[in-house]
Amino acid sequence: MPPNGLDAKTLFEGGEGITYNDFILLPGHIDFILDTISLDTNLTRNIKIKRPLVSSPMDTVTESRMAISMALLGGIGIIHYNNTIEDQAKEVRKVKRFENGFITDPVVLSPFHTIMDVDTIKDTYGFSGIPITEDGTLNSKLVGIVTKRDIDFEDNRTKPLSEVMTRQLVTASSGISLSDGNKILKESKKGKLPLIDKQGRLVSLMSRTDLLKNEDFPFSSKDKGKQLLVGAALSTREEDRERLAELATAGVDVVVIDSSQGDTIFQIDMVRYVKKHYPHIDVIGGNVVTAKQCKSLIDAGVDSLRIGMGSGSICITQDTLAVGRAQGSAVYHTAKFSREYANIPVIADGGIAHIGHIVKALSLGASAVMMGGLLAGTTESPGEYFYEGGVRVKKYRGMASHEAMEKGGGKRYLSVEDRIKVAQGVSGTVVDKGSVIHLGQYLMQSLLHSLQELGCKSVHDLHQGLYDGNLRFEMRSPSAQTEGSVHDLYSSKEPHLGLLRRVR
Ligand SMILES: NC(=O)C1=CN([C@@H]2O[C@H](COP(=O)(O)OP(=O)(O)OC[C@H]3O[C@@H](n4cnc5c(N)ncnc54)[C@H](O)[C@@H]3O)[C@@H](O)[C@H]2O)C=CC1
Ligand SMILES: O=c1[nH]c(=O)c2[nH+]cn([C@@H]3O[C@H](COP(=O)(O)O)[C@@H](O)[C@H]3O)c2[nH]1
Ligand SMILES: [K+]
Repeated sequence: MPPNGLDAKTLFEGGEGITYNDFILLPGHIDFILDTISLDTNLTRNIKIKRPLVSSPMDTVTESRMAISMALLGGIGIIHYNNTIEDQAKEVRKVKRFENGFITDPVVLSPFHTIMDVDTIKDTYGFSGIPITEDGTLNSKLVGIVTKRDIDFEDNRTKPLSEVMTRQLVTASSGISLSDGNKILKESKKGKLPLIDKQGRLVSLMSRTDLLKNEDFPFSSKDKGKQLLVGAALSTREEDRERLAELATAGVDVVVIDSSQGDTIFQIDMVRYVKKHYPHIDVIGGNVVTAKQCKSLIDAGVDSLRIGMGSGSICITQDTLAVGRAQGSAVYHTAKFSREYANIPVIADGGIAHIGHIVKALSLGASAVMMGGLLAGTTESPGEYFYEGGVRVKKYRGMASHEAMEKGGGKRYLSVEDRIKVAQGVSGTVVDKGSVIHLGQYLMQSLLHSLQELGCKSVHDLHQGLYDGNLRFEMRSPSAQTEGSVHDLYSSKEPHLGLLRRVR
């Protein structure tokens, strides 16, 4: 038989930097159906997840809403640290407290608030069914509820809520199951169902409008106590030991030590510190792109590695500092070394610009992919939508962009001597992609199809093929890349324009 492409060793060990677009995977033999494919993978030495998806610790990508969605999908979100310790811990807590179908941090008012306060909430959040507690906070005694019907025809908007709220309430006890709660909501025909503890204090809320949205998430990532998994980022500064303590108290499952160049004495010290004082929390070190860097961090005790330097969509590190590595080569070399040296998984971070890049990252040995730009611009990413040239967009920016550094109080890049800030990232916009739940499901369905085309039944199989030479690769000439994309049409509709970074 003539040679069927190249094995990875031949392709990647020739000394040239190779990126995802430079190569293509050759198809395998299919003798199984899509449903039998498993996407189970190791995020870290100890944490297994069912979908290889991770969202970047960036302030325009991951706060609690994104992290909740990522965990529901079967991946995990890493809460960024461009905020106060309290804010970051609060975001972690929101994920750990999340219960599908229950609103665990509802907006609450007191009887002394006025109708105007409800109007403001309606304008900001879009809802007006608000539980009223004695002192206007959660975990205080529930005394009423205000809904649209109570206030619609009131001319005097300064009236206190005590005069308009409904006091006859249908409630349920806080330990109730989702299906029982849904049943009560349907039967009572009410818009909201407050859940209270034995003392009558408000614990959470169910909403009728969520009834249809209460999807089942069979792959969701959970801890032993059945709470969603969540990660958080840390810097290598000494003062972040305090941050770590708060994150641990909030229940964080894994921390990412967030640096562009992970092989530093600062990071090694931090890894050792986390492992010594919080052995139950897994540590993802990085970023690294060479085997030598991996060795330093594995020797220090990391449970997983984050791979990528300068490959991110907003990164200018390679241009600015002339250091980094083409992402395909980075993933291949680090994954191979880490597996042989200590069986440590690696996460391919940055440069996932298209759906196909996910399978390419995994095919080079990554156990999961981390994404910033692809997930930015979804409903669940932080920030508001706005219009740019008639297109609905959200802001997306590098964590080392001038803008992000300023927001973070200049804690990075600004040692006492550092009077000049050198940005390593830019600030820009990405198009509205709708809900990350739908986007994530689409990405994962497409990954299942990819694996089937390759004849692989699991991520494990894919890695097996990579290292035993059964997985076959081929370089693509520039014209092969053109041929592989849409070409020579008078016009075309992008099926998923929203997935693209640039509107072409
Ligand atoms: N993946 C990538 O390609 C890149 C990512 N980024 C992102 O930008 C953000 C900032 O990254 P970095 O600039 O690497 O931040 P960093 O805080 O790790 O490093 C900034 C500077 O502070 C120094 N430093 C760190 N810890 C120290 C300590 N304990 N004592 C004294 N000096 C210390 C470092 O050596 C470096 O000069 C991160 O979110 C990172 O993920 C930035 C550039 C590239
Ligand atoms: O050179 C950089 N300057 C920055 O300001 C910056 N901010 C984030 N990152 C890294 O980029 C990853 C996200 O990349 P994508 O948008 O391609 O998914 C992220 O996960 C990070 O690894 C940065 N890199
Ligand atoms: K880049």
